[in-house]
Amino acid sequence: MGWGLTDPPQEEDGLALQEEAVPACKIEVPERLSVSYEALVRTGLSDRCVSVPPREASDAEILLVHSEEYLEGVKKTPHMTLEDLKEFTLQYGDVYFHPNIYHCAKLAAGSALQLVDSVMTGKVRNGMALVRPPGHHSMRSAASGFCVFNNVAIAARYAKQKHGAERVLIVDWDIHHGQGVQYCFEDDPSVLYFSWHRYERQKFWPNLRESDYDSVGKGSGAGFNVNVPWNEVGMENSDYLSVFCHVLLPVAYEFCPDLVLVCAGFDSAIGDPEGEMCATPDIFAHLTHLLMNLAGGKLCAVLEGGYNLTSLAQSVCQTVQTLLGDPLPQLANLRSPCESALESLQCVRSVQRRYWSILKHAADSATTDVSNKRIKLAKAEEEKAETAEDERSQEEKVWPEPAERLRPPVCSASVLPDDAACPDGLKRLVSSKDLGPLLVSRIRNRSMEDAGDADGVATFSRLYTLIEKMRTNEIGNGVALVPDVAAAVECVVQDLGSDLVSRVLVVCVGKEELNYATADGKMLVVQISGEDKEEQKGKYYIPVCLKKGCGDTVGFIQAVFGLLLPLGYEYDPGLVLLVRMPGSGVGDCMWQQLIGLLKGFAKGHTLVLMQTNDGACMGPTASALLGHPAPPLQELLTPLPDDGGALERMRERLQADWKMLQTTVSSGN
Ligand SMILES: CC(O)(O)CCCCCNCCCN
Ligand SMILES: [Zn+2]
Repeated sequence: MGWGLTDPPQEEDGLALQEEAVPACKIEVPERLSVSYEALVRTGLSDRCVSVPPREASDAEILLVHSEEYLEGVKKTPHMTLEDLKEFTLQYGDVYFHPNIYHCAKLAAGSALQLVDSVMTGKVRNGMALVRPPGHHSMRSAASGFCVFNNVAIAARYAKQKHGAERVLIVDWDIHHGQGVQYCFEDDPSVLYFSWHRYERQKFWPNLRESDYDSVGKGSGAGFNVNVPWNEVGMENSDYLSVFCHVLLPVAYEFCPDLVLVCAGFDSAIGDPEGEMCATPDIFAHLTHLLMNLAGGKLCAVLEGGYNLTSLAQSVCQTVQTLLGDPLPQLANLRSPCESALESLQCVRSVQRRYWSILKHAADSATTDVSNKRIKLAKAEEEKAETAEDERSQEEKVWPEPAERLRPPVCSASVLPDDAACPDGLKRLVSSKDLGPLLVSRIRNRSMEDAGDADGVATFSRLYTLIEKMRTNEIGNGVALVPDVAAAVECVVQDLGSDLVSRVLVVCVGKEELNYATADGKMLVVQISGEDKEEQKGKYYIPVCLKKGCGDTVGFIQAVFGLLLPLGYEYDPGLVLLVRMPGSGVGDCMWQQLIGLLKGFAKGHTLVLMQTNDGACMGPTASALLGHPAPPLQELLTPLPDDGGALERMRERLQADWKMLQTTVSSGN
């Protein structure tokens, strides 16, 4: 984790700054870095990081993005008189030049490059650069919005030129549109730029028409620019997660980047005076996590904005803690995405679907009358908002301190037949909690023939112990090899799981009759297989059929992001049971990606059940459970048209019950 603390201006700089002479920025202040870094120190997170030394970017590196004349101009600022400095500053928008900012801006850009070097050479897996001034607004020949050099744009070009990265994904979760990044790569198909931003139908800074969702890139870059405008303030965790699941992640997986750069601005968090959003700091734990299985885990987060010192420090800690692999916080009571977010979601998906096969079946854009009605509504809102505005600015936002995220003493455990080898890193569970006669008799009564004998019961008692130890967070996750996986599932969810956890998310890969009642909501079963199950067994049993079978990577990814993850976030389980049916046909890479992504639920408490004769994939399973990044999926092939359509139709049918599945404005209102 690289950080470039830049010193505040001192008297001895030879230029006593009379406050009244030079306007100073009130929100982009040095304390942003010091409170963030102090929080990392206080929480012990900085000790767990490798510290990457900052450095100044060279001229050549700055010229990867900026013009000579711009760089020459900025170079002169340290020696300018106050008058010249003011004049130089006034030619740009919302930026403050200080004699020391050229030095700071070179440190910010150079630190980002140091982080890219460390990640691309494998010295570290991922990291975060705590830098200022920020970068994503600065353009080839202009400073803008507190930004002088475009740190992340330079980092992307540098990663390609020096480290041979072919495709770079830039995710900009700052609440402002990084127009500088968009302009830099809008005709470049090797850099995919995704940005959400407060827009309010162009009423919010930088008030650009090209920040809207229909700016998709130009020429060969068409489709490689994805803008998600927020037309209202107050967006929450569910709005952010919906956009990740239904827009960014499917596209990012199809793009298959070699490196992920994050314009990590935290003014999109609650409490920020610029963003005025309501997403809580722990959302960044999940946004980071959802990106960490891309590019083999190579992720560089570079600080952009974030002006509420409390939510900034908390959000930085949430991000770094996820980069370190700690369990994720449970995101409780997610609501439905709001109407405005759904309208943006629908518009983005409808323009992007012609460029991304994974979005091919996205619904059409909001029909004109719907969007016209919404604009009328928005105008009405505006009148109301004027008054609300001053009320809102008075009310101080409050939010709970993010919950502790404790790393369990044992990361991963295994329950194996005695003759099976235990993969490195996994702790074999041998001690088995005495199940007591009642449970033993219930297990013996299972339809399974071999549960009756000793080792059948022994296996289940170890399973019980494993679930118990996950519940108490002594163990993070685990894998069990059992003789009959279908019976084991039944036993776990009926006998063992039910009294240990309140809600169990059962993810079943492969065909098998899973016949148990799921009506009461204590269990949500999502089964992904090649079997076409026409009947729908109610809200809590969701069979997803992939016509080409589970080996169809695109179909599988669509099912994971379009259905499984949104459902999982809404259901908020206490335990995830991932079942690999024999002969499922799912590929090892996809399997590892699935395990990695499912860690977002239940504080990472995932129990994998596999059939003893399926032990071949024990290696990839163990690797994913231990937190090693999943290898990138091969280039995603274009899906057979019917799969996507079927999934979209299923989503539409289910969204009445499951709000997080929505991607369109409800035509009703
Ligand atoms: C890195 C960053 O995106 O957070 C910078 C935001 C700059 C905001 C400028 N506000 C201008 C208000 C004009 N009336
Ligand atoms: Zn910002």
